[in-house]
Amino acid sequence: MPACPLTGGERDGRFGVFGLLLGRVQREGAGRNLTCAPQPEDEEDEEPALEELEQREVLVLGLDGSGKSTFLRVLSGKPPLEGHIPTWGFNSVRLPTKDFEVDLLEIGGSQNLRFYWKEFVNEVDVLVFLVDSADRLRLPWARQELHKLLDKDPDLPVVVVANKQDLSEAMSMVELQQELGLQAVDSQREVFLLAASIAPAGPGFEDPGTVHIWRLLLELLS
Ligand SMILES: Nc1nc2c(ncn2[C@@H]2O[C@H](COP(=O)(O)OP(=O)(O)OP(=O)(O)O)[C@@H](O)[C@H]2O)c(=O)[nH]1
Ligand SMILES: [Mg+2]
Repeated sequence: MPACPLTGGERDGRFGVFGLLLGRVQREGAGRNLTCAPQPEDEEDEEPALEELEQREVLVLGLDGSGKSTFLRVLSGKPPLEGHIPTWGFNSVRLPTKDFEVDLLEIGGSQNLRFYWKEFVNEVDVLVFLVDSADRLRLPWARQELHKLLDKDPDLPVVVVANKQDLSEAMSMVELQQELGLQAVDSQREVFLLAASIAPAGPGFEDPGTVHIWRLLLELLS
């Protein structure tokens, strides 16, 4: 039996180091990297290698409870979990498209993990930043963290997701745009604000907001 080349969080050096740092890794989802395929030398008749698809990296950040893990779950066709189970490290899924594979990496949003966010922001193609639209009290924290990331990489396209729009106390998009300070962002920069209700719609692409986010990501990554 060959040794599995990939353990959680060690898909490449970068994430592997991060996995070691945090000590605990959560991997969710789909994708062939979760399986331990036989190594070529084990095969008697070696088959020609399939053409590898290019990878695109998407970093998924936001305060704890904003819906990052739920987002990754629904995109990979899984139902949202009941209640909030914090991500104590990171969590990723790989989603194939016809032109490339999209790696979405969530880093947990609790306070002690936010320190690590900036270490990854220069390494990815797009940042998705989720906000709990009903969490009025913590919106200033979300704003502060978002702007730290914007400052860290002035060219990175950013998709801000105003999640939990299904809740009656959810702030409007106009209010969120203002409170998150998005109007003040450099006009040359690609920053999008999209509404979503990721969990109530369930797995797959049932929520029009989730469909919209995914389409935009594909466009930005192409
Ligand atoms: N009402 C509502 N609840 C949602 C929505 N999206 C996610 N939730 C709920 O919010 C809670 C937290 O979601 P998670 O996806 O675990 O949050 P997270 O951002 O991964 O949190 P950390 O891993 O702690 O950083 C869960 O109970 C979800 O079911 C939504 O659109 N509407
Ligand atoms: Mg999580």
